[in-house]
Amino acid sequence: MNTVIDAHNLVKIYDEKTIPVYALNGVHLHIERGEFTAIKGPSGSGKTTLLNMIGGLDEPTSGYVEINGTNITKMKGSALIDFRLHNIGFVFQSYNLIPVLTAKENIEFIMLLQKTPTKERETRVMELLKQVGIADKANKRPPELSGGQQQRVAVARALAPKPQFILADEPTANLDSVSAGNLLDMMLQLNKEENMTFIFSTHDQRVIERARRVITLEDGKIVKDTAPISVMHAG
Ligand SMILES: Nc1ncnc2c1ncn2[C@@H]1O[C@H](COP(=O)(O)OP(=O)(O)OP(=O)(O)O)[C@@H](O)[C@H]1O
Repeated sequence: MNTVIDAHNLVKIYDEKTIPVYALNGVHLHIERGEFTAIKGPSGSGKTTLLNMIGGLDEPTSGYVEINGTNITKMKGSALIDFRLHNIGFVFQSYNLIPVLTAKENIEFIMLLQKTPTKERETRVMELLKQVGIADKANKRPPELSGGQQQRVAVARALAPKPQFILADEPTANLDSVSAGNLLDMMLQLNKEENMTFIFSTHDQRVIERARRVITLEDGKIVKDTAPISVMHAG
């Protein structure tokens, strides 16, 4: 067993002083290395809030999150930013690429922040461009790329610092079905070949069908959690 994420009794209340909204209401979550897990649930069920807590983008009202044994919930300022930079890869619905930079430069960006030596950076960027299947688009800027290609750049950027896991908030929401299917195949391949851990929030049935574990949220609670295939087959 190799635990990557351990979230303990997460509660998130918005607007606590006026009309409180319980976005998360006692969530326990345990993610092992190599999982390919989808978090689904109706709109407003707390999916984005949960990803934000796991990713250290927001603080829970109570409860805590451990990443690889490190409690990130009380981390502040530059320590938290630095931890995120090295340990967590983010992929968003709207790609969030820097439009004036090329695909290669977008992928390099975090490594520049991390002060990765030039030669190592160059090698890693080319390897990543190949892994996500867009080596021929290295010098194109986001407006010159399709949605699927932009999301591949976003996945490569997220993978660049060799994070502990990738968090993807509705990664296929803006893609047509062919591009979404291809993107998922690519991520599944990374999961199998590199044992990269992926956690998605999604409404997309195509993502849910390919996931090996599906967690269902309703009103800020986990109401269903299918076991990973490896666990179901064990014994
Ligand atoms: N910043 C905020 N301030 C106040 N309430 C919020 C805030 N963010 C989320 N909420 C509320 O918390 C609840 C959970 O929202 P969340 O965005 O996590 O749901 P979701 O499952 O991701 O929804 P969707 O599928 O529509 O993206 C909702 O009732 C939402 O209105």
